Amino acid sequence: MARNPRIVQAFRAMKEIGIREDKVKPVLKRLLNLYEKNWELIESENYRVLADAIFDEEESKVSEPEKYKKCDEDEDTEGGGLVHDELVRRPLKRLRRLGETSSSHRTGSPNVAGTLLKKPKVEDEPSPASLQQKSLQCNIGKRTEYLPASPGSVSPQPVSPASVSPHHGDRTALPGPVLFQSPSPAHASPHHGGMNKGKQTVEPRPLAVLGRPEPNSHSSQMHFSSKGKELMSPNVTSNGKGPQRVSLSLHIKDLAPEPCVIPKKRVVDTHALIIPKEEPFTDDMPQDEVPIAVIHPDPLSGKDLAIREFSTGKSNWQEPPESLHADEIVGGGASASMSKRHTSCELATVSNEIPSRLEIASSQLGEVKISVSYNNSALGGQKFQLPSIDELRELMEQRCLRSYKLIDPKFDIIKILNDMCECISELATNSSNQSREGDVMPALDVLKRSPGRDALDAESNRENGCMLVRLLNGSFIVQPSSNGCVDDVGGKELVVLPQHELTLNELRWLHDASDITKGEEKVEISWVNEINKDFPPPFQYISENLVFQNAHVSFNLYGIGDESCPTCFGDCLLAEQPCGCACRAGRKFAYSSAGVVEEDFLGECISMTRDPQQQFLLYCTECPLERSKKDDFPEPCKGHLKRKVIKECWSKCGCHKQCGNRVVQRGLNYKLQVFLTPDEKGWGLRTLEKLPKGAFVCEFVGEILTISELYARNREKHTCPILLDAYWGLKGGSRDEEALCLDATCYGNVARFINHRCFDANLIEIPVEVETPDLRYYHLAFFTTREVHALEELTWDYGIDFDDLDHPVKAFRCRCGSKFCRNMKRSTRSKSAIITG
Ligand SMILES: C[S@@+](CC[C@H](N)C(=O)[O-])C[C@H]1O[C@@H](n2cnc3c(N)ncnc32)[C@H](O)[C@@H]1O
Repeated sequence: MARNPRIVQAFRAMKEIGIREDKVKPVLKRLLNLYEKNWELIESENYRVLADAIFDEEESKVSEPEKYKKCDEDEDTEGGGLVHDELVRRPLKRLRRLGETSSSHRTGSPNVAGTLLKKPKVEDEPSPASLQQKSLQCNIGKRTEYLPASPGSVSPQPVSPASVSPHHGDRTALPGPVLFQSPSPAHASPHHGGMNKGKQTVEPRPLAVLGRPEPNSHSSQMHFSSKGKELMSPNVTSNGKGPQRVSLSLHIKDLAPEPCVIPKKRVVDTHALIIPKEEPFTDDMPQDEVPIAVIHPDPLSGKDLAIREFSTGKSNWQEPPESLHADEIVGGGASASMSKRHTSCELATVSNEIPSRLEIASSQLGEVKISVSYNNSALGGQKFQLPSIDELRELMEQRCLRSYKLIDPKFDIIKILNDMCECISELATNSSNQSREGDVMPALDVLKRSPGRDALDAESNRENGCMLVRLLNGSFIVQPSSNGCVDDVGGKELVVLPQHELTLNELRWLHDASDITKGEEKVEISWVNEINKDFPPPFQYISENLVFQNAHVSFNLYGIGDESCPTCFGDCLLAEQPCGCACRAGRKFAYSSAGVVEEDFLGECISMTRDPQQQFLLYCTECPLERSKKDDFPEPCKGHLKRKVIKECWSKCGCHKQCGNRVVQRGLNYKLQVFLTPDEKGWGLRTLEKLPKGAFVCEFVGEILTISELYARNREKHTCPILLDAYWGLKGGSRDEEALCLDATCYGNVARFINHRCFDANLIEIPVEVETPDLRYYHLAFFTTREVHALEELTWDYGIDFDDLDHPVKAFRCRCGSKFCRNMKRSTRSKSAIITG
């Protein structure tokens, strides 16, 4: 199997600093585990975390005295071989320690863990020697250069004396991968060159400090390698005898040598310390260590230059300087008060021209903007300079990466904020008619706490459905509405659901929350979940049956016959003589003028279905159902219930569309709602209004397919099939292509949510012929068997024989709650093996 390129890259990076693959592997594995495969954390700062972790591992294997002994030996090593095992293996660790030593030495505050940088007092102006100590390193491709810290440079980190090598005395090294572009060699100062045939003395500092370069002034602060291509290390001994030690970044970054330009942006990137979930370097790295790049004010320029601090936990654009600890800034002086420290350090100097407001994001038309401003009075006299938008973006994204583990490469904090402006704009515009200022803010409040499903859950605890408003940015506002209808939404809480938090199915359901029919029906049907966070199962809503493949359904004009149809006129129900359609159904209309099924007709249907005495079963000589099961020994036909059929007028008739003999074809009329049942039956259908007895509720709609096609499908999916078997036994049996059924599993209408109830269900299914009187295909419509109250669940008797485990409906334990439940009593009632209509 091809190796993960990120692993390969990590190995390569470590190899470049002399760490063998076998050393890298276990540590990398551990880190990946620790960071939950968050590669960004490991890769940042040129694999600094990885390198440090390896050094830690190595170090833990070596006792302290041995370690120091080893270091001593290293110091004496002649030749400065680049690949010196222990030294090269531990650059960062060592660098940090050395920096700490120096810090301790300088500040006398060894226990202070802070690492932010401060500008030293003027009287602390370093001697040339100490300047050397604070020299900065510039890495240019394979060239290393050193910048002495400017007067505004850093005090290194303190460290416990125990961790300090006695031999490192006042020598410290650069820790992290500080990258500079090189100044031109012409600017290099011979004073600080330290070029001892490639072995240079580099003094310690804990973290990156960038001297703000002046075109001519910085040359005296730079150290160069004499050989442009030579790899230089901060830890090269001053006598030229010590080995070179390699800064991690040195090898990995490959910057083109260009005139000295300090890429501020780059520095921010490079130096932001990645604090992992569990800090693995606690032995020598304080938790609040915030090694960062600082651009120092140029003491010579006389300009007011603000310090820019970038830390993992703090940045002065976000928090007032009071939140910064002096020790973080200077690496010492822990006892001094913050303001005093700041004053004494003269770090943050802000010119009057520096803006106190930073615009961050804006809506497209600029009518809504997000900006940050600082409160000067709250700064206690401190001044600071707001960062650039790029700096802000980078730091925020790093922070998000650490805190929220957002690793989407397209993640863009500014885009999010821009989107927020768009949302405000949209909301404000939408609500302008109502001129209610408060309308926007609740939504924003919700935005803050908008984990989509929780928000939805909160909403779903309301009794009814919700209204969705799609925002420009692709998010949704879920607004609850009463009775599942899109009305009376004023004053209710808005919930913003970020689109990306939802699965496609959830997303689709959210679109459909107020109307799962997607406009396919005359009425809207909402769905609601008052129990948990589940969404309804995925399916495609269709309002009319569709032929799947082999089900031959012939919609012909022949059947009704010319002689009878002309009798249909206006509203057939009002005619003195029953029309030809009614004649086909027993010379009586099935519907009353009230639009419900006639009492007698309904009574007959109910008793034919429920009363075993009244049941009339037709048996096939060769049952297509049994045939489709493809058993070696097919069972004999179990019988098909003979049913009463309604014949509606239709397009070929001369009557009006509103004819009383056209009910089912006119579609849904009542307010229904899909809901999650509380009694573990899954989703169900209920009515939101009272229904009269005999009322048409809905048709069972699905794919029309042959029974053999149904069996050819994955049986596990058969939760919603229904046989159109009313005429199967008439001619001794149906051919395969004539034995039809409906499957609403993938394509269906609201009826797919109607649950089963044994015997006394409030719905009954009645075959309805509309366009095809060919006895193979008909509509199956549900009518109420009695008056049904608002919010009552709608049920029908699937006619399942729970003892027949061979039926195509996925077996379920009946929880209908009926006192006549067949599943409880293990009834031997003989009905069709699957749901029949
Ligand atoms: C046509 S679907 C009805 C809608 C289904 N409840 C859902 O969530 O999609 C049939 C399935 O609902 C469940 N079901 C229907 N009536 C039930 C009952 N009385 N007891 C338990 N489960 C039932 C069974 O899982 C059955 O396979």
